[in-house]
Amino acid sequence: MTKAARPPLPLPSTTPLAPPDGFDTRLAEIGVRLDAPVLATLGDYLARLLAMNEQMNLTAIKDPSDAWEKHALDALTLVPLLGDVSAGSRLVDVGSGGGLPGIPIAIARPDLGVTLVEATQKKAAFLSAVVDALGLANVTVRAERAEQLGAGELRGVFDVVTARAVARLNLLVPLTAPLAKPGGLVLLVKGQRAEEELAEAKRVLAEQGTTHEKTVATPTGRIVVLRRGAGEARRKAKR
Ligand SMILES: C[S@@+](CC[C@H](N)C(=O)[O-])C[C@H]1O[C@@H](n2cnc3c(N)ncnc32)[C@H](O)[C@@H]1O
Repeated sequence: MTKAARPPLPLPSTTPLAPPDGFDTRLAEIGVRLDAPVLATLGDYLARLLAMNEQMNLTAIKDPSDAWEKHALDALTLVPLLGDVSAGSRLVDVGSGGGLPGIPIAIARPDLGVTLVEATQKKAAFLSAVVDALGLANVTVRAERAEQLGAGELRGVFDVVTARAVARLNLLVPLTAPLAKPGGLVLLVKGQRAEEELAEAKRVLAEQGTTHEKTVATPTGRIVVLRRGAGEARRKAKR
């Protein structure tokens, strides 16, 4: 069934989750400050994610306090890396699943245009429904495979590409890097094995015209920071 033919997905009714005690401190530790209405929208999103998770497989996390730490906080560890990304820039989250890390980023940075790419139609239908319910005017959902978008209309258009828990780096870089503009950032949320995966992906990084700028340790994992080089611009000009 195509996206257009799929009927709107009804969301279960929910009460927004309140942040656990000390969440402000956890945010301050990663250099993020969110006002109460923004935190309320984040709690609304988490409640809807956990409620829908009872009907479809969106996340292994079921406990609300874990959802704040392992989903909201983990996603928001990307926000300090977007300090130089100006209003109006475009960010794409590849393999967004239930909306992570893309939706918390879109809530924290409403000045960015955020595209969520998710290949599984049912999950993409949830994403469209939750984006509507939360009134996130800056978010677009694409129910397609990232490699198709990266080989077509969305090649090289994004200032920032994010992904979490989609694949090992040697498979993930070819899915994400083609979507980035020359000079664009590719931020990949990884765990303790980031360095091992980077070593394995060395050749792929070069083939994709990306350089590894740094790996940032966060309270919830590691973020591999890649930058798409100007070499891609030269390759594009030759085509
Ligand atoms: C393990 S889930 C992670 C979801 C989310 N990023 C998170 O951290 O909770 C991986 C998701 O990536 C999606 N996915 C895998 N390969 C993809 C591709 N080539 N294009 C778009 N989505 C893809 C899957 O459908 C799945 O929803």
